Amino acid sequence: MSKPEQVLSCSALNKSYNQGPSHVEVLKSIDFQLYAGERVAIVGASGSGKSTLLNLLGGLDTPTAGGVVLAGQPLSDLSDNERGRLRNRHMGFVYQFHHLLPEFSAQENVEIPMRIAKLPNSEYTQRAKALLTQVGLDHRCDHKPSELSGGERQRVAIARALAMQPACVLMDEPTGNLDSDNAEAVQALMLSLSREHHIAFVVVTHDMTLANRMDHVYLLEKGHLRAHSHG
Ligand SMILES: Nc1ncnc2c1ncn2[C@@H]1O[C@H](COP(=O)(O)OP(=O)(O)OP(=O)(O)O)[C@@H](O)[C@H]1O
Repeated sequence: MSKPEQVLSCSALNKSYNQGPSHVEVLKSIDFQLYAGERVAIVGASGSGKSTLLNLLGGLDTPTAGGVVLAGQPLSDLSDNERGRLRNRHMGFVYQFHHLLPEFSAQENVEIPMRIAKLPNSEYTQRAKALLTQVGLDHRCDHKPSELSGGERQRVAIARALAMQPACVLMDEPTGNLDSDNAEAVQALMLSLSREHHIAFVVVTHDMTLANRMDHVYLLEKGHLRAHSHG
């Protein structure tokens, strides 16, 4: 059997902050590999560095030492523009609060990454519609975020994250702002889309129900990342 393709990795990743006389080492020499289609949860106490790690993996922040490789490219070798393009092509993001653009419709929000990538008009229009249909919102394409429910907004955010058919999607508490019924629906949707599109997920969460639905759970504690058993 051929080796699964590695989509995202980091090695000897360190992130430290100097605050006055104190030096805080949030992440200490973290090694991590994510393979195509693999779903991973990162859990840990508040302040353990989960969002810091996710931001480094997503190229939104720079490490103090060590490096991140996305789709075979070390992020540190790239200019800001090149890094932005690589991220738009290979990575989707979903946050606790959807971060949809308020003045645009659901359809337009899903189209944004594809417009940035300069896909042809006919292709991005059609693909955005198909994704909104997949997340059960074909009847809400023209609604602005303020005209959608919390669960619906999060489903639009997921559709937008999948628009470029990325190799991986990074999620920070994707269901943290939803009631339990909506959280359940969004989690089920995330898993079925990941299977269907063979997309890898890294999910940062406090929710062990969500974490346990992933293939692997890692615990971030005292700056170290280690495998954590399900359950
Ligand atoms: N810019 C900064 N300067 C100094 N310290 C920072 C900075 N950003 C984050 N930290 C510290 O890094 C640590 C990790 O923060 P981070 O937000 O990654 O934690 P987290 O595990 O995601 O927490 P939570 O679950 O509460 O969201 C915290 O102790 C925080 O105070």
